[in-house]
Amino acid sequence: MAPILKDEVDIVIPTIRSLNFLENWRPFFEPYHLIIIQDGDPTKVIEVPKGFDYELYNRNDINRVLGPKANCISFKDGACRCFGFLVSKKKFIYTIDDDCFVAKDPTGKDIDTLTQHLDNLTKPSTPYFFNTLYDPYREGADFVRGYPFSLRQGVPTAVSHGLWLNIPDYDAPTQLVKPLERNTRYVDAVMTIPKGTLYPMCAMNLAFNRELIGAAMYFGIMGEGHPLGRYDDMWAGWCTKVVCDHLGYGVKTGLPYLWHSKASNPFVNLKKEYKGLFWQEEMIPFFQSVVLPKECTNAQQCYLELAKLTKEKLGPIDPYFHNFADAMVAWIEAWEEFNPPANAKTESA
Ligand SMILES: O=c1ccn([C@@H]2O[C@H](COP(=O)(O)OP(=O)(O)O[C@H]3OC[C@H](O)[C@H](O)[C@H]3O)[C@@H](O)[C@H]2O)c(=O)[nH]1
Ligand SMILES: [Mn+2]
Repeated sequence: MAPILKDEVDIVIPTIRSLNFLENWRPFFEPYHLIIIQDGDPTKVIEVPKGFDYELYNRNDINRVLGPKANCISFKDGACRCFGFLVSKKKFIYTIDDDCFVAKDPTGKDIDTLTQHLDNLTKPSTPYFFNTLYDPYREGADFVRGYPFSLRQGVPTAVSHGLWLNIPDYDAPTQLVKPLERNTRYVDAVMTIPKGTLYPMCAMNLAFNRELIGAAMYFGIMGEGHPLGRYDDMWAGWCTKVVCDHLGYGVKTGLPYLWHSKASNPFVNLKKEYKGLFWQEEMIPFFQSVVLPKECTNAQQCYLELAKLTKEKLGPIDPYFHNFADAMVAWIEAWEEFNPPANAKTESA
């Protein structure tokens, strides 16, 4: 099957290890453009398997491109991937981790995650009224009796959150107490996460509409030099869900699955994420209480409001959140530099 939306997608991969996993994805990814974010030592040479069309950025590149704003891009944490979201010019982003592989569906067929994500993103979501047959726009499903006809056109989908067979995305404590736990359950469903409900967004198999929500898909300041790590995608998931709810966009979770053969060490992970385990008991109520002003009509404006509220409401927890809020503003400044509004271009022409 021809690669769908080939010129409208960038695949963003953060790596501090190796890109050999791309061989496994070649049938699905080779036609698409890759944006590789090389974390860690920039002098290390990361081999990109032959035949892929890519651009690669290491820390020196990030510092060169962003100057002082480079501080808003994490170092020694998968959060660095959001630099790829910033420099992309495409409508859709698919981001995947380098320890993820092609999974098989129950019929034994290789799962083309990218095509399923694009299908999720190009069909509407239903955040205002739950459809008990799940995604009504999928082949073989529909709205059920009692579903209001006034809501059946749905809303634009901004995020498609895929899942994982084999190693689930567990936090370090769970991973430590359940080292042999494997996810073997393939649930054949895609569903919209209802408006007003948050969820733990994992970035290892994630796609989104960059034009709708890209400005809010910031992964924060994590890793080296910061008291928190591995909460990058969680933070971005809470922010983007609040923004999607405000702007009337949908977030879907479920298919596609990939095979996760986790490479990270639970003891190292615990050191990175432990503060998040108790801080999230305050972060979640914060996000649940956020009301964005009606004057915020796009993701950038919503995000700047979230930065203000982060400083005000989470700042008292730890000075880290003051720096975090400043980094959120720097991210939007960088975003607007790389993604000037269309009319700004004609003015300067
Ligand atoms: O310092 C780092 C560490 C990792 N990466 C890259 O990020 C990707 C995820 O890393 P890894 O697979 O080791 O972590 P997991 O525990 O399996 O991943 C979960 O938690 C961290 C992230 O939020 C991730 O999305 C979650 O699934 C991988 O590509 C590493 O090479 C890095 O760039 N720098
Ligand atoms: Mn992993």
